[in-house]
Formats: sequence, structure tokens, C-alpha cells
Amino acid sequence: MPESAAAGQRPLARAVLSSGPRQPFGSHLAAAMAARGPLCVGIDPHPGLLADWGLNDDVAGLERFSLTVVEAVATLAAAVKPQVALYERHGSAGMAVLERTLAAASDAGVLSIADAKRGDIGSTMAAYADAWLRDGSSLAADSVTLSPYLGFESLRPALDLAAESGRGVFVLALTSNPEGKSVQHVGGSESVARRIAEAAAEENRRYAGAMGPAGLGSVGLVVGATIGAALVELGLDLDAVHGPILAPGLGAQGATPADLRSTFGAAYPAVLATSSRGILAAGPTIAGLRSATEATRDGLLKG
Ligand SMILES: O=C(O)c1cc(=O)[nH]c(=O)n1[C@@H]1O[C@H](COP(=O)(O)O)[C@@H](O)[C@H]1O
Repeated sequence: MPESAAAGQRPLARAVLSSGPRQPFGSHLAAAMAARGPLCVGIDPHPGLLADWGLNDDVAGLERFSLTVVEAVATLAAAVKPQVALYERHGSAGMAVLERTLAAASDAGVLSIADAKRGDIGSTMAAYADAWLRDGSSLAADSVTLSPYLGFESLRPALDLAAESGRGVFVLALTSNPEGKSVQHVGGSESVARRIAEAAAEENRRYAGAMGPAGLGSVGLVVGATIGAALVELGLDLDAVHGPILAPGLGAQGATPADLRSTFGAAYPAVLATSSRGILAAGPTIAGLRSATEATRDGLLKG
């Protein structure tokens, strides 16, 4: 029996785990990206996609959709990213489907990123951390997206619990939506986004000993593939972060693999590109989803 299952915990994605003690999330992700390529498949069960797949916009449709995506891409993608809002809109039964989706991803050996974008004052943040990052929680994923709008340090309970439990976080820095600029670019050369990147770098330095040979920390950033020249304009040094960069915007939001390479430059090896609708539109067949995933991944590898 795997050591973590023996301890009564739901195991991290086993396929990318080497044997031995639990490793930090950044090491798992680096290994998964090296083995499978730099693609995360977003699981976004939008009502329109459910309809296109011939499914009802209900809990049964949600479950069929989610488990089909996991089955199709688990051996091809470095990670899957269920979008929490699209489960939450179905109420408690929808959240139960999310739990089963996370469990299915773990069983299938693919890392999970719960796209929950959580952020609150520290005492409440501790409860969010318990939900998404604590061993034994039915919603615990391998990592979670966090919003630092209440201040990076307000995320402390999640940062500490992630480090303690071998999980990871992705903190929003430069988001893919055009409105993000109105907050994230404020401050010019001392921009909000730059402060977030510096705080993430500092956090990864604190846990540098746990980084593993691949050198990826477990505190990642979210930086959209659609941001154009913002990294240069704002002076963000993503190399110094030493963590994974989750890059949404590929496909449905218009970014191409070539955009990713030009946007991220020397930091590209740390970039985990994520696409949801661009791949999900190829369903409902497993073969369709697999071929869209492979084509997207190959595009990223070739640039
Ligand atoms: O944190 C995210 O994943 C995220 C951050 C961001 O800046 N932009 C962004 O699109 N996302 C998420 O990434 C997914 C993008 O979906 P597609 O546009 O369909 O590929 C959605 O689930 C968004 O919520």
C-alpha cells in the first residue's frame, strides 16, 4: 500500500511520484512537465459545452463531462485544472462532483490544480487552506489558485499549509483578462504585479532546500499568455521566482504557442500553459479530446 494511503490520506498523483517520502509539489510538476510536456488541460464544464457534448446542464452531465476529460487526458497532460465556479453553480451536489473529479485525477496519476482563486483575511484564509490543501479534506487538490488582492501576506495560512503538506499554490500576478491591468499594472516600475512576483520569489527562497533537483519551487504565479509586453514594461523577473508559471489564454482567448515563447522568453521552461475550451470543444469522444490535447502539447513543444 502507498505510504500516504496507509496514513489515511488521499495520495498525490502517483504516476509522477517517485518512490520514497512525499516530495514537494514543484518537484512533481517539474517531473510531469519533463515527461509529458508543458500542458495543463482545464476542466471547465460550461453550460454551452455540456450542450455541445449532448449532456444536460445538471449534476449527471457535469459528472460525465468531468470524468471523461480526466480519462482522456490523464496520461497526456502534466496537470488538470477543474474550474471551481462551474461546479459551485450546481450547489452542493456539484461540489461533490468536483470532489470525485479530484479523486479521479489522483487515481489516474495526473496532478490537479483546483482553480478556486481564493483569498481573504488570514483567519478566514486558514479555513480556505483547510478545504483545498489539508490532508484528509475531500476537496484537497495537489494545488490551488489564490488571489492576493488582500495582500500577499494574507495568503500565509495557505502558503504554510501547502509547504507542510507537499502541495502547491498559484498566485494571480498578471491575469489574462484585459481588465486586470487596471489593478495589476498600477505603480509602473513598482507595479502591484511586480510586488507579487517578488513575494513569490521570496517564498520559494525560504523553502529552497525542498525544491528538489528540478529547481521548481511550489509557489507559482498565474501570468496570462495574452499579456503582450507587460513583463518587460513592468520589469518582472520571472526567472527569479523559481516557481511554475501557470499561463492561461492559449486557444479560446487567442494566444498561440508562438505568443507564449515570445511573451515568456527565458522563463519559458517554467511555463505550464493551460487551455480549457480550446481542447474541450474537441469532445465528447475520448479520441477527439486526446488528439486535441496531443496537438496542443506538440505545438507547445515545437513553439
Ligand atoms: O487562474 C486561472 O486559471 C485563470 C487566470 C487568468 O488570468 N485567466 C484565466 O482565464 N484563468 C482561467 O483559465 C481558464 C481559461 O479557459 P479557456 O479560455 O477556456 O482556455 C478559465 O478557467 C479561467 O478562469
